[in-house]
Formats: sequence, C-alpha cells, structure tokens
Amino acid sequence: MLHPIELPLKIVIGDNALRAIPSLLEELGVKGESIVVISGPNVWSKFGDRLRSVLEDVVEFEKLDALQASTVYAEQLSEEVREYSPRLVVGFGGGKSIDLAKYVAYKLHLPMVSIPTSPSHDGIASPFTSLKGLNKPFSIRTTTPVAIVADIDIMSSAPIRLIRAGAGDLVAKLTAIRDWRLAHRLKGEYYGEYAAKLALLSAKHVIEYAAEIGRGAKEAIRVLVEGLVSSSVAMCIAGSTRPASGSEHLFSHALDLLAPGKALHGEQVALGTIMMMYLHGGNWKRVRNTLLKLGLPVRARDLGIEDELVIKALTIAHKLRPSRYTILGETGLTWEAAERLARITGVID
Ligand SMILES: NC(=O)C1=CN([C@@H]2O[C@H](COP(=O)(O)OP(=O)(O)OC[C@H]3O[C@@H](n4cnc5c(N)ncnc54)[C@H](OP(=O)(O)O)[C@@H]3O)[C@@H](O)[C@H]2O)C=CC1
Ligand SMILES: O=C(CO)COP(=O)(O)O
Ligand SMILES: [Zn+2]
Repeated sequence: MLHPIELPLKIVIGDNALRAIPSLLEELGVKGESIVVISGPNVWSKFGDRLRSVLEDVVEFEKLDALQASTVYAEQLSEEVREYSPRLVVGFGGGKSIDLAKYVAYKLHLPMVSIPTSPSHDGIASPFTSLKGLNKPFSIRTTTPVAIVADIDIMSSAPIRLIRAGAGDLVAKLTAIRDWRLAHRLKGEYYGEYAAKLALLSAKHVIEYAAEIGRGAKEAIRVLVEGLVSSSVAMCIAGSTRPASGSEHLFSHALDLLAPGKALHGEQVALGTIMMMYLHGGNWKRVRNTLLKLGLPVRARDLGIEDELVIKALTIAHKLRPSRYTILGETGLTWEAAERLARITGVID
C-alpha cells in the first residue's frame, strides 16, 4: 500500500514571528493576490491590527469570522470564501479558527497557512480537523498547512488554561503510543516506529519543562510549541492521528458527548492519560505528578465533571472508534471496572 507523507513546507517559530509573513507570502507566490483570513472575534480584537499591518502592503485580504467549530458553519464559510476567489486561506487563532481554515482550504483546493495564537493542542501543523456535527466525534483528514507561523509573543499571551491544555495534549502521547504498539502486536495494525518516537519525544519534552510551562514562562512556551509541532509532524508522517490519539483521547471524545463544553480537549485527554497508564501497567503516579506540576486538574470534579459521567465515559469510550484498537479492548470496561479504575487513580473520590 502507498503511504504518501505530506509535510508543511515552512515553519517559522519565534518572537514577533509575524514579521516573517510578507516574505513567506512572496515565497508562496501570492504577493499582490487576494487571500482570506479566518479568525475569531477575541483574537481579532486583540491581535488583528498586528496581522493587518504585515498583510496590507503585500496582499489584498478579506477577514471572515470563525464563530463555531461545526460542519454546518464550516460549509457556510467555505461558500462565503469561494466568492472572494482567494489564492490562499489563513487560519489565525485557536483550534477553532485553524480547523475552520483547514476545512475551507480543503473544500476549495487551496493552500492553507496556520498562524496559531494559542498553544492549546497539536492540530496546529497537522492535516486533521475536529468539527462538531460529523457522524463521529474525532478528527477528519483535511489539508496539511503549507506553512506555520508561531509567534511566541502572541502565543505566550494566551490564557494560562489554554497553555496548560496544550501540554496535556502532549502528555497524552505516553498512552497513545502504548495503544498503537498494542494494536500492532495484537491486530497487526501498521505501526510507524519513527512517528511513534517523535510523538513520544514531544511528551518527554514537556515533562522536562512541566513546572515552567505550568507557570506560563515565555521561554517554556517555545518548548511547548516545538512539541506541538513535532507531534503534528508525527501525525503527518504516520498519515493518521494514531501516534497522538489512543484510549485517553477516546475517553475525552466520550466526555465531549456526555458533558459537552465543560473542559478543554487537553485537560480531558490528560485526565484520561492517568487512567489509561494505570491500565497499561505503567507509572500512572508519575503522569499524575506531571499534571500537577503543569497546573492541570487531576480530578474530574475540578473540571466540573460529575463522577458518574467519568464512569459512563469509560464504559462507552471503546465504541467510539471501533477500527482503532486500544487497551480498552473490543468489549470495553464494565461499570464496576471503570469505577474502580477512576477511584484508584484518584480521578473520582
Ligand atoms: N485539529 C485537531 O487535531 C484538534 C482540534 N481541536 C479543536 O480545537 C478547538 C479548541 O481549540 P482551543 O484553542 O482550545 O479553543 P478556541 O479556538 O475555541 O479558543 C478558545 C478561546 O481562546 C481565545 N484565544 C485564542 N488565542 C488567544 C490569545 N492569544 N489570547 C486571548 N484569547 C485567545 C479564542 O478567541 P476567538 O473566539 O477569537 O477564537 C477563544 O475565545 C475545538 O474545536 C477542538 O475540537 C482540539 C484538539 C485537536
Ligand atoms: O486530538 C488529536 C490529537 O492530539 C486528534 O485525535 P482524534 O483523531 O482522536 O480526534
Ligand atoms: Zn489531542
């Protein structure tokens, strides 16, 4: 079977990285052309002027609102963008804006540039998009950003909760990789050792700097962003989210169905990692301590999620993506096993 790998062409990370945009657009052959920027209202009111000042002398641009990460909204936005006949689409903001821009670019067969304003998850350089309203709660493949501009000044000003969530999404690779290896051994699933090692490296990287990231220290945000990019690249190489998403993500997807909007993606997968590490027989206490250092919640209660919902999520998680084998097995956990797991690991009282 062919295994095409699509990688971003250019990744610019650093202080005031927005200044690299004019030359980047020239390299991409869109100087003097029309482009569309998709961005949310908070981000645009905070940083819109900065982006405008680097774009206005180089391209004609239209800014469209990123309001909802849903398929209905993404389809509507695609039709609006089509009317401007742009040569390129930019996503400027958190996960919602980047995901919408990836989807629109995919629908219109356009290149996409990712300009994340928060280090909140590892979709910033990957070809995967999470939208509500799909008939599955997990991401779909859309388009790999042709370039990523990660401005550390802007990203380090994101709310601390978003920063910590991004670190949680990387800690999750500890169990995602174990699940992938298990699926390879038990089910003969393709396993890419290089992609797995790269994803694992991103987790080890944030664990080493957990205290600094937890405080939101600017130098540590760069470490976090590099980890997020590295995990994204692992997904590009694997051709799927397998190196980045295992049973801990299934648990989070189950919570999204049962308790939508309560907690951030990275917070939920981090909580899942404690429990899935216990099931894998690994050092779950070390995972828990890392989350504490990062300032991430280690109890469902601290995320406003009732104990009962945690147990329920654990019992349905295995059904959400039956093609992806994990430590939860094909039949999943009984209510009693799920309750015991959540109690032993301190996720519920
Ligand atoms: N593709 C993938 O692999 C993945 C995608 N996701 C998806 O990403 C989304 C969540 O992303 P997330 O970034 O957590 O949330 P959002 O994109 O919803 O952003 C959260 C809030 O933070 C604001 N914000 C972003 N950056 C800054 C900043 N620097 N300063 C101040 N405010 C800021 C946003 O403003 P505004 O409203 O202006 O945007 C928004 O109000 C979900 O839709 C989730 O499904 C999650 C994991 C993986
Ligand atoms: O969140 C992701 C990787 O961190 C994407 O995973 P899913 O494919 O499970 O949505
Ligand atoms: Zn994730």
